[in-house]
Amino acid sequence: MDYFNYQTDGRLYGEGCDLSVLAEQYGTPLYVYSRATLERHWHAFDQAAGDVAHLICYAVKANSNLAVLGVLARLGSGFDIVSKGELCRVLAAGGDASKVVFSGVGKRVEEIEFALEKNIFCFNVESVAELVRINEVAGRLGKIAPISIRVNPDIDAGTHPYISTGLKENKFGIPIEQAQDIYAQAAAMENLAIHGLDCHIGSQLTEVAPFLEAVDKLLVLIDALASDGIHIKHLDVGGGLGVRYDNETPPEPKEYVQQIKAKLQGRNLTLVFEPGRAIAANAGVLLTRVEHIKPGDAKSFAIVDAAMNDLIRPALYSAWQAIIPVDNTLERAKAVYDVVGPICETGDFIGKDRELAITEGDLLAVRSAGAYGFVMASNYNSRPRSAEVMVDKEQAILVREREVLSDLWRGEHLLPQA
Ligand SMILES: Cc1ncc(COP(=O)(O)O)c(C=O)c1O
Ligand SMILES: N[C@@H](CCCC[NH3+])C(=O)O
Repeated sequence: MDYFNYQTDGRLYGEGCDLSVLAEQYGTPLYVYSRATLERHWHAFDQAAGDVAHLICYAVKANSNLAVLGVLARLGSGFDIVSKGELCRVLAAGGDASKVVFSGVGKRVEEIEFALEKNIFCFNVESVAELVRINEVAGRLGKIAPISIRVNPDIDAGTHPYISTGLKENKFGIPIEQAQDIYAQAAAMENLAIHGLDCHIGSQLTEVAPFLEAVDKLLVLIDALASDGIHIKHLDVGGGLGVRYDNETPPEPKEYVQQIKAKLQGRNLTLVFEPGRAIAANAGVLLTRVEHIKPGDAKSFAIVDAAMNDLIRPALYSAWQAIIPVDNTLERAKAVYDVVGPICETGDFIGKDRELAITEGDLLAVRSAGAYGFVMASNYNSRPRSAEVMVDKEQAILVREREVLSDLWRGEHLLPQA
């Protein structure tokens, strides 16, 4: 259950808020997030981890709106970040730096300095070059940097090739065969403290088995490191748990966490999770209005006011997301449409071959848009980015204003007159 449901008046609500009213009030396209859903998903991970030492580090990249981060920070969440920008957002939202893990293959010197100054929980290091850099920066600042090495366990997560990360051919992490040697190199660096071991094998995984396979490999490595005198205090299993967009049947967070937990019995290891999508995706919808209906022989199109610049997942990964009417009581003829945006790209679609009963002016909701939605939005075709609203029971709060046209050229300059 995700708190976006039709109520007895036949209209779609987000918690206690009528989405058609929000669309009138704030305009479309409009992202709407549900606080209760975010909280419920976060608690699902936290409660399943239970009394085992753990940290739920929400992956900020999935949805970095300050209100989203603030809701999770108030629950005591940690955060997985990949840039100084994300760390600044976490801090601005009241998050605790001591619960932050810093992932990513290309951390810049300035970003490492900032994270060290803020005393983050751990750097997830993805190469020897990065170890050397962090050691050097920490030495210069008179700090000891807590590190984990992200290993690439070479596991096929069975997910879309653009979002698999744990295979040898992916750019992420250190090949597991080299990890023992690289940990020894890290141990010899003066300004590093080895705290953990990290992996992240991909996104939108719909089975537990690949995660368990990865954990098995990591535990073998942890034992090998212990015999080298390197004691790992935490195991970070990354994110990647999938959600239901269509007819997928991913495990519930509870099952996923419990199965991983079971592997760690008898070990004194803190478990770190970095869920992004599983917390945010089904906590959001994108509202869009039908601009035109364009019937055709080969295809009919519903041209809506949201486009690939607002939600790029369908264009980028051929991702499928449900598209449903906001008012279910309207009597319309049914037809099959490609739901497309106004952008000048053939790839600009939100959904293909969807049976819908709609006409011009009707409001649609694209489901599961809370993760990798607004955060991946752009201004392509000089389209201002949409507003974001958070619903909290009967209350709706504007948590990001719609961009205005002058935002589009902010920071741009004409050449001086000749
Ligand atoms: C290092 C890392 N952690 C966590 C995540 C979050 O992944 P997901 O949204 O699939 O849970 C990602 C993105 O895939 C990632 O790259
Ligand atoms: N952006 C992707 C997921 C990438 C995960 C980030 N490491 C998506 O929409 O599915």
